[in-house]
Amino acid sequence: MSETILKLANVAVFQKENLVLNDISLEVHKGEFVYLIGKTGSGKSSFMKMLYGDLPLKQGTGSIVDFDLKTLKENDIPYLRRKLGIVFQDFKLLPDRNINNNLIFVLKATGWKDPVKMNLKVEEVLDKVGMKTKGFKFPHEISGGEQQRVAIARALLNDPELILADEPTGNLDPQTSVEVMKVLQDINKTGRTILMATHDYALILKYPSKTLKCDGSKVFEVIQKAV
Ligand SMILES: Nc1ncnc2c1ncn2[C@@H]1O[C@H](COP(=O)(O)OP(=O)(O)OP(=O)(O)O)[C@@H](O)[C@H]1O
Repeated sequence: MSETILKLANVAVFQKENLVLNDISLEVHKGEFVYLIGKTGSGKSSFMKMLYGDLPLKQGTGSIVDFDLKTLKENDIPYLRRKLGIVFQDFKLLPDRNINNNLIFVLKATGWKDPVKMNLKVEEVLDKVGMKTKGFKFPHEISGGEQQRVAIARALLNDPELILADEPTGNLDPQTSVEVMKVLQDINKTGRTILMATHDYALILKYPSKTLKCDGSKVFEVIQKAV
């Protein structure tokens, strides 16, 4: 039996008092690559936010990487996020420091102390995304695709059990999107679980995988048809 990384039962997602998604029951297992699709405003980002503790789970039950979303306290959120790697559409790199120092900043913030170990870790994750030689550059000195690869490297720093990527290719051209997608696929092949919200149907066709759809306040699995 494969390990369950995410399990939701009868979950509703609210933005303030507005119901965005309702009656969600699903499981994601270790090693899966799962897409989350749906029209603008259908609730993909709200769903992701609930998973990383940015929106409370008010209705239903849910567990993610061994955290109970229902009983999650404010103080638990940093610990939950250490077990998740979160990647956003807009990279969110700190503009005032180079790539290496962007990553060191995160390591220090999550309790790392030994400079030698930190440097080795930074090198390791940058190598995984093909950016090992560019650590000295500032975010504005690299392309959008490279910035997103660095953001993926940053998400890998604490060896997350689950990577949540919210429209990671949303700001990238089609070719660069494929390059970033290849990085995510490689990371998935090493056994890491990935949940990726996307609008990009071309990518889904190119890299078919389990797909969940947000529609009409529901989330359900869709079967991809061969084209
Ligand atoms: N901070 C907020 N406060 C109140 N309502 C919000 C907030 N953020 C989103 N919503 C509402 O929640 C619903 C779902 O939005 P959400 O951003 O989750 O959709 P999405 O599928 O991620 O869309 P997109 O693809 O455009 O990012 C929308 O009706 C939106 O207006």
